[in-house]
Amino acid sequence: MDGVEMPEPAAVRVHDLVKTYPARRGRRGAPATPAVRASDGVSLTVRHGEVFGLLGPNGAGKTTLVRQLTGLLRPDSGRVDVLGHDLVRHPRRAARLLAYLGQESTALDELTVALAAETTGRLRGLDAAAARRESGEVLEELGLGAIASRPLKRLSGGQRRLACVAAALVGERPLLVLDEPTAGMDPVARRAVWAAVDRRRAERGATVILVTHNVIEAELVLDRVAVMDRGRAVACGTPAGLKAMVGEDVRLELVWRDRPPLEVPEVAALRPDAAETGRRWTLRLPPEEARAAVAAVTGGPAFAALDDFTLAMPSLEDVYLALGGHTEGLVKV
Ligand SMILES: Nc1ncnc2c1ncn2[C@@H]1O[C@H](COP(=O)(O)OP(=O)(O)OP(=O)(O)O)[C@@H](O)[C@H]1O
Repeated sequence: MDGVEMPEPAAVRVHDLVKTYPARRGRRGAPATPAVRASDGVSLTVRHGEVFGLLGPNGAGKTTLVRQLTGLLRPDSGRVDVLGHDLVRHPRRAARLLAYLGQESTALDELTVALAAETTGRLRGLDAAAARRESGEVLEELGLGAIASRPLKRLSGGQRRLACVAAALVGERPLLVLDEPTAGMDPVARRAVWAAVDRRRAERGATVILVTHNVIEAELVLDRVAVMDRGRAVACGTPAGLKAMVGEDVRLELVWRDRPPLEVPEVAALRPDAAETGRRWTLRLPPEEARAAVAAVTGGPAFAALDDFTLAMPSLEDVYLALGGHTEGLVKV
């Protein structure tokens, strides 16, 4: 975002990255697809030893960005520096510098959990004994010991994802790039992943770039976050700093039993400010106004029509909305 030299050393610098997927002609009656500028001049800096998040809805360009960061996709223009290496010019250096967990990893499907982890370790240059030892440790750390001898293709989606996280962590790299690492996982597995990520940062000084849809998780694990929208980083900062940007407004959600009682003047007066999704109204209001609105809908004749209401402090989702984004694709709970 800044383009300005930062005083502390940066682990990753991306400058003015542009990537357009070309248009394709439709074949055999299939519709043509237009060109997509998936990275539209992205610039950002990730510091050493921080957990840095990329947040944004489907299609915002997060995966396209991390694939360029990891040397897998060549940008049309712009710069990518990882730990002092120019990865646009030398994409093959990425394998030594970083561990990348993509959205889908079917390459390891035929292997058992233990062998997938060991093989990754071997590919990263560990000798057989070290690969076995590290793999055993990581499987233990992530609670995968009991299913170590099962092939990935016979596991549930969440278990397979966890096994892929384990493989990514063997044969340690200074930068971890994880694209939706906890997708499909239960809460126990998610917690194990976040603890493992945090341990690598705290004990080994690793830098972590994390793609996520999950706003709540993002607030808990990230030091800083870039909000992506339509191929650009539209804001970047700490979760608290970004929330401060949206000011003091609080979010009021009203869920009506059936239809909103518009015959009640206080309810009718709220409608112009409400974003409506089915029976739910979402309003962003200064604290005083929100309090008055709650009093009006819970105290008077509107109450009978009300199913539920919540009053919440600003979240990263509010930041995202305030920046003009859309809500689709953002996980709220
Ligand atoms: N191989 C491709 N060819 C053409 N267009 C693509 C390709 N991959 C992605 N796109 C388009 O580029 C844009 C950015 O996609 P990208 O996968 O980077 O988004 P994302 O933020 O990672 O989304 P998600 O959260 O759904 O994973 C989208 O409009 C998408 O349709």
